[in-house]
Amino acid sequence: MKLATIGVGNAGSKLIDRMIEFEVETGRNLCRHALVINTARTDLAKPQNIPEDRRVLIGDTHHKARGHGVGGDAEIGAEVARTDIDEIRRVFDDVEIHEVDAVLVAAGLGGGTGSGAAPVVIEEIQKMYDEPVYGLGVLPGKYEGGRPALNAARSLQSFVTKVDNFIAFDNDAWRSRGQTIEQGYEEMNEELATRIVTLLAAGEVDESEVGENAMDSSDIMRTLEVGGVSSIGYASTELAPAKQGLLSKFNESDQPESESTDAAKIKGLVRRAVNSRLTVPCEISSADRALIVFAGPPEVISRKGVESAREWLENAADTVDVLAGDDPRPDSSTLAAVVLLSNVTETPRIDEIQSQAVDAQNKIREQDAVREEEIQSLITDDDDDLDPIV
Ligand SMILES: Nc1nc2c(ncn2[C@@H]2O[C@H](COP(=O)(O)OP(=O)(O)OP(=O)(O)O)[C@@H](O)[C@H]2O)c(=O)[nH]1
Repeated sequence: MKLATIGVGNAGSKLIDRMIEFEVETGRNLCRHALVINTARTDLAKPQNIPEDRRVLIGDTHHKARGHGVGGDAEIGAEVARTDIDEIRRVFDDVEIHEVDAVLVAAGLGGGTGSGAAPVVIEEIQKMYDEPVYGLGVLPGKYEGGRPALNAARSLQSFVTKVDNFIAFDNDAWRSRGQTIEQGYEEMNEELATRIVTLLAAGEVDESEVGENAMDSSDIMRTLEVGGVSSIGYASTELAPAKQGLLSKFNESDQPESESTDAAKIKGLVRRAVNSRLTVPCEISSADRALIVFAGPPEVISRKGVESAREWLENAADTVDVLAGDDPRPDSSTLAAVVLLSNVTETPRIDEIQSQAVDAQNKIREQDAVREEEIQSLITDDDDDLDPIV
């Protein structure tokens, strides 16, 4: 697939930057255009793979932003994006939209810029183009507290109703102990970039390498077109240095193994992808459609294995809509299986965020009411004898 990518806010921009890095490292060709949008000048300077003229600062004339971010306020995030929409449109105008299959908009949903500005940006792109728009959104960890949960729950509604599909990443599920927050984010961004790029870059191979089993971009788009929230699973295996063809490459031993062993390994890889940590934990059987991409040297991808892996996933996801195909990478030293579970409707973390958000909203309303009363009581004398000057 060929993408135009837009990172909104700090997390969104870092994710797009990391995707491009992974794409370059692995010789893929996915992000044809990249743009980052932020309300904080310092964060806008962070990406290393985004040209200067593709970085847009919004809200620098807004009295509550002024180039320093919106401090977690999603309403202001949305407001500054609306105010500066012409600037965003102008930069996006340079995108040769006929060169891409879709637009991907990434954001962290817990902050003010990503959660507030990204839905405004999505709306604008949809007015300008007919291409599908996909969302890539990071759900805040529970430990971050009520405000990020409230931003995320509200922004999720805007995202999911607007985009053609929303791929979720759950910071809670990917948090590891004994790391600083920044180290944790770096690792998470790498894991997410690996999954997204391995999945979406399939179908962009050199014409000469296209085999009949190659995944096509239209298969990926078909799987995503059902809308809703999606999750991605991933597993990979290192291949032994190429010796004499297929079996010796898969197994380190020189003993040739039977085709059924190779098939079992392919199926095992897919089971591992689905049963290990998904980008957002979910009930697999609640998926509407699913798709498997095998990225690696074509000669190690056993057809029998692909077929039995596909059948296994059809049962596990309880859907007849499971596609499987290859992303041939002849020189790769790994074989990866990436599984897209599209429109999963049972994701406990989203329920949790919603209830944390409702609690936070109630608390904020109560505090607002109490604060007003307390200020009044503080500035009013006991018998209310005094009047203000103006
Ligand atoms: N996975 C991941 N999550 C991140 C990263 N940085 C921030 N987050 C998450 O994204 C949320 C939003 O943070 P930012 O992206 O910094 O916020 P913003 O959208 O720029 O908005 P403001 O800072 O309020 O202007 C946080 O609450 C975290 O949950 C990152 O590098 N990786």
